[in-house]
Amino acid sequence: MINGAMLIGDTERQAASRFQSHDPATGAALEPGFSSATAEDVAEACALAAAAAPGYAASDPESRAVFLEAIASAIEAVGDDLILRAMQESGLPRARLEGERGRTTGQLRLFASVVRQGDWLDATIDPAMPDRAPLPRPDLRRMNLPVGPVAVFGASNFPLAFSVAGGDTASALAAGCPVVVKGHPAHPGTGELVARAIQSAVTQCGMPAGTFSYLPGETNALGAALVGDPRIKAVGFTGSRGGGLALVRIAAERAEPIPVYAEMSSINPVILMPAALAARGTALAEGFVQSLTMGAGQFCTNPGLVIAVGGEALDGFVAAAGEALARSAPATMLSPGIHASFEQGVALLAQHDSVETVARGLPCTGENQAVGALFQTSAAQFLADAALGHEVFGSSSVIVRCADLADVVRVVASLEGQLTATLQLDQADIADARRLLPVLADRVGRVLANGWPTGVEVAHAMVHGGPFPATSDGRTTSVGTLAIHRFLRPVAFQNLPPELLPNAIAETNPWGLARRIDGIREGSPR
Ligand SMILES: NC(=O)C1=CN([C@@H]2O[C@H](COP(=O)(O)OP(=O)(O)OC[C@H]3O[C@@H](n4cnc5c(N)ncnc54)[C@H](OP(=O)(O)O)[C@@H]3O)[C@@H](O)[C@H]2O)C=CC1
Ligand SMILES: O=C(O)CCC(=O)C(=O)O
Repeated sequence: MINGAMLIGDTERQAASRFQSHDPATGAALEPGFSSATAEDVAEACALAAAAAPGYAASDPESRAVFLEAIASAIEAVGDDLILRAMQESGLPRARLEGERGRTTGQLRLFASVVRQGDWLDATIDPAMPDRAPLPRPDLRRMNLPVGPVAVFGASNFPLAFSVAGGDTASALAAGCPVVVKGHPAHPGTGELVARAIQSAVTQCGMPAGTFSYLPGETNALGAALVGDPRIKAVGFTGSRGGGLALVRIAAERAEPIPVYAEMSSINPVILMPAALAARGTALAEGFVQSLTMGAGQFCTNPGLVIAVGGEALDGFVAAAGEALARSAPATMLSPGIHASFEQGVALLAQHDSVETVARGLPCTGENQAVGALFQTSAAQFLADAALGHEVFGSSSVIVRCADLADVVRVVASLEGQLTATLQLDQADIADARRLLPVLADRVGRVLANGWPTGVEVAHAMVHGGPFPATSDGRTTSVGTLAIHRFLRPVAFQNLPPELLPNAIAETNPWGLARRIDGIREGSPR
């Protein structure tokens, strides 16, 4: 059921002020109207979250894992209504949204397994050395504790996997932090269905009521009030650079500054190495255009920059990519605002004196549609104007023609921080790639070979992060199990009586954790 309510703890409430979502394919307003949460609602949700924090933090790993699994099952139980509403509100096709739902529930279940396994606690014990000379060593025991209530901003481009029950929420709940979500205003109905699923899991699992709240709204003031609330201790965000930086500023100016984990903008360079380009330029062009146009290009991992040494092989790639793009169908974008900013970015490139338009996709047939755009320029021109390296969110990409490999290195080294860099390479390219690799790794969170950057695997070894402006904190990730560490902090306990020690670091090890004792991981060879 969708009725436009805010879900605050275990209650639901309607606000007087309302807003509506729209079908981006037709522009039609969708029923019902949604509550616009106010600063008072933020304060109430945050007070409940703060009240819930100690009890939720104290939940044992098994109960917390069962809770995460219950959320996944409750989302599945919403059934096709969830997919239909998300299709209406986002313009994304059924298959994509079904895949995204699987990613969302799989992510929750993966975090449940992480919580049970217990490595995230990083339980570490340095036993006392009472006889050590000249000074005895105290008994020291360290473990990770949740940071407290976390604010999560739903993303426009992933109504499920990066929204109400997305990676930020899953990792914060796994860490033991209550979550207050500010839903994305483009898909409030989808958000409400998922929020109701989480709320029902909270009740079913007997977690404290304030463990989760959902605040719909469409004003910057709502997000600002949430990040500014003194009870919020960290923030997860995926969206624009402007939005992310605004939240970083608000968080830094609080009486108690807090971390904001914002994933913002990236153009994801693809480097076509000479042997690969010569051997399989046409196949590369087709794979590239598929990745570029998937989901109307609305991925932060979209390949927005191609870098290669100029010559016949690159000419062949450009021609093949141009032909493939010219056959690509227009696709509905998520919202009129996102469409307008795509159009503006493409127009800037198309009108730029140093940029040539290689191809455009098939013309629009409806509202808010992206028509793919492919451009090329030289390395010298790219290096001369930083604007050519700005993200155009959607299916737009720039090919940079270099004089030689040294030029390729210069272009890569000039880039801002990125989520990904892709190397298309064959065996004969290995020596050159070895020189390029440290330059790439310095700029990005993930280097991949012979694939395409879109479609991030949710896994233990994944890094979906990178230096600024890809994110506001390049030391971590928003996808994969490492994301849980954003919402934890280490605490050391020195010489505590055994009766006071938390289970994770108690002498009896009741949770059976593999702990690090005197520097050696239990169970590992000495
Ligand atoms: N690289 C990436 O991963 C992505 C980039 N984008 C980029 O973002 C553009 C706009 O898309 P959108 O997804 O709406 O992203 P925004 O960054 O505009 O908005 C995301 C969320 O942040 C909130 N927000 C934005 N600015 C502020 C602010 N100054 N103070 C408080 N809250 C704020 C919004 O609230 P409200 O709208 O209610 O004010 C919304 O809930 C796209 O055109 C694209 O360029 C979008 C998605 C992903
Ligand atoms: O490519 C993906 O699967 C994830 C992309 C992403 O994180 C984003 O677009 O915000």
